[in-house]
Amino acid sequence: MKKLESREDIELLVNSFYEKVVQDETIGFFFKDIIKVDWDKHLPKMYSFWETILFGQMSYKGNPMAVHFPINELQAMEKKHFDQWLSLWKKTIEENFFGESADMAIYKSENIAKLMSYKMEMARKLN
Ligand code: HEM
Repeated sequence: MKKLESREDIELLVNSFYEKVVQDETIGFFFKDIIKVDWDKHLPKMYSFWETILFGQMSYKGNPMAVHFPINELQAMEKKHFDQWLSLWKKTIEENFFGESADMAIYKSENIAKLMSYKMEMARKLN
């Protein structure tokens, strides 16, 4: 167990998280079947995303919400999927890290997932 405090820590966290995600029965198929994720591109984006959120590095320049709308059109992203995403994220953090940034990574993910879940549900209703 250590503090979450560097880009290297984030890389370990994100890599371990997606190892769980791809094997997961509830959400793995989004990343393997619905979208054939190019991991060489996706993983560095996620390192930067979390580095920006947690350490204010501003290395991520993108729109995380926008990316999920087309996925939601191919396969509804529902509350049960977000709950599972959050559960795996929390588990991966708690297995490896402690401290303020680790807590913040959980807190921020809960807020973003809640907003994302709501936006995806709204988008389905308006379609
Ligand atoms: C059920 C939940 C979720 C699923 C199935 C999902 C799935 C995906 C997929 C398939 C991609 C695209 C990868 C690609 O095009 O190569 C992606 C990108 C991304 N996701 Fe998610 N996601 C979920 C929840 C979240 C949450 C809660 C967050 C933030 C806390 C998040 C942050 C991102 C970011 C930052 C990107 C990259 C955006 C970019 O290209 O700039 N996702 N997600």
